[in-house]
Amino acid sequence: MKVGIDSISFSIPKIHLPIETLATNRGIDPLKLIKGLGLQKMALLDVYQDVITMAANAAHKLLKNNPTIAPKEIAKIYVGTESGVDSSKPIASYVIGLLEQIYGPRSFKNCDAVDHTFACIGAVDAMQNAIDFVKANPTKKAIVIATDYAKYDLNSTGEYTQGAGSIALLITANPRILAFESQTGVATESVFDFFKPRRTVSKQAITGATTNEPWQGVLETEIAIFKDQPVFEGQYSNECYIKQIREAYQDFKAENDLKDQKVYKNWEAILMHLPYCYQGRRTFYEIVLDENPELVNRLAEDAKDQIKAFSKSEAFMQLVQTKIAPSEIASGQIGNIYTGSIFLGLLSTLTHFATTNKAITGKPFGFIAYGSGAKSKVFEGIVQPNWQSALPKQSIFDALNLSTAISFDAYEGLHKKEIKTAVIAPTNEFVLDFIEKEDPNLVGARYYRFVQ
Ligand SMILES: CC(C)(COP(=O)([O-])OP(=O)([O-])OC[C@H]1O[C@@H](n2cnc3c(N)ncnc32)[C@H](O)[C@@H]1OP(=O)([O-])[O-])[C@@H](O)C(=O)NCCC(=O)NCCSC(=O)C[C@@](C)(O)CC(=O)[O-]
Repeated sequence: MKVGIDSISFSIPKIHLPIETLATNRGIDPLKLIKGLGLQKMALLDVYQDVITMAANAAHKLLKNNPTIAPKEIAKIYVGTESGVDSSKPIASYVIGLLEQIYGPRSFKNCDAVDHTFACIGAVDAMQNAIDFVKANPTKKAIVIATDYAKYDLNSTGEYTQGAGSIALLITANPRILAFESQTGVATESVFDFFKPRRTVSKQAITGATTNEPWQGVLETEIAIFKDQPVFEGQYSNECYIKQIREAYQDFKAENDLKDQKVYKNWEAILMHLPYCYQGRRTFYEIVLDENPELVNRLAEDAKDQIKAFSKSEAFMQLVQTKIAPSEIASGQIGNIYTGSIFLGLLSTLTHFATTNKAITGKPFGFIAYGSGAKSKVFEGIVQPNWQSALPKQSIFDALNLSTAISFDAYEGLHKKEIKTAVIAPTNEFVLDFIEKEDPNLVGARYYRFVQ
């Protein structure tokens, strides 16, 4: 029996900062970001949006696009995220609460709900668990939601890769879009390339301490600020990414008895985790070279130069244009959305192929997922005959064309949480209403409502 993605939807912010505006204000050559990393825009959350509103909006759109499915048919809502707002209450439970505002009280009362966290790969884990569940219970359905806000420190090397968005997938038997049949290749290693330790920033200095008697100091008040931004090392994170994807790719071949085949050659499209638009094309040549060792002598003194030359070669660029570039179209206009990035690449590819009338039914798509910390998974999905009928009613490209550019000052104001009024008024969507606060810095329950 085939199990996989039956339907897909998305929720993305309505405002963005043009990458050129960021580059100019930061003194970076815009061509480095545009031509070097493929960046065009950074999608940004408005004041009433967060990872929960995006998740609920994506799930609501998924259900609206599938009006014959009743809430009670959804046995599981699994969320993949690394932007949790609480160490105990999962985003999945918030999503159920929000959906019940539309579909009626307790309409999801028998639905199992949980979050999956492993940096950017959490939604792939969520999807694979949902697939295993549906394989064992073919009459049941699951919704998987990837939702994240990729926020980095101002002036950091991550700043220009920021983005936000949510992707929702309906997982069923006999899916319309993709069926997953092969074994998954995995590579895992504990590293600190990118992580989000709980950090409290004390704004109040210790008082009463002197150089001679530092022990006399009293910490008057500690103001706890949990930062959304990660601790990371950019170039090291790239090394970890490359190491794990190469190992997971080899494991995929071993798990599926494909040791003698260059499997990427069969893949019609390659969907990689894209922390920024060109990460796929800036790393996949390593796998091509592993498969074709005659192209470069990795032990030679000038191995680095040989590898660089291959990465810019016409042969490799042709592969990029046919198999990787379709997944980059949406990424360049949104930025990193962490757990959703690989599925945004899938949506971008399918939308591009639908627009260009490409015959892809029955063809395999290769998935190369990565989550910092670190883990990579490589697996394959086969395109199903009715894939076009299951795409969102409003295409991702049309939604992106409607996005509004904001000024650099507005961007910094939103980043520092200094702006309190909506940049674009909400319509037909869930919004964050208010957060209970015991004092200005300690947050409590979060309240949401649907705005017509
Ligand atoms: C990704 C990095 C490290 C990039 O770091 P960087 O220092 O901004 O850029 P770079 O030096 O690596 O590359 C710049 C490129 O621009 C080119 N360039 C230069 N000037 C020009 C010009 N004038 N005209 C045209 N091209 C130009 C230059 O030649 C080069 O291209 P290449 O030749 O190497 O292909 C940085 O943005 C960063 O720190 N990002 C945050 C971390 C990150 O995204 N890491 C990626 C791997 S880890 C991951 O994917 C997991 C993650 C982050 O999503 C989190 C999770 O799992 O939860």
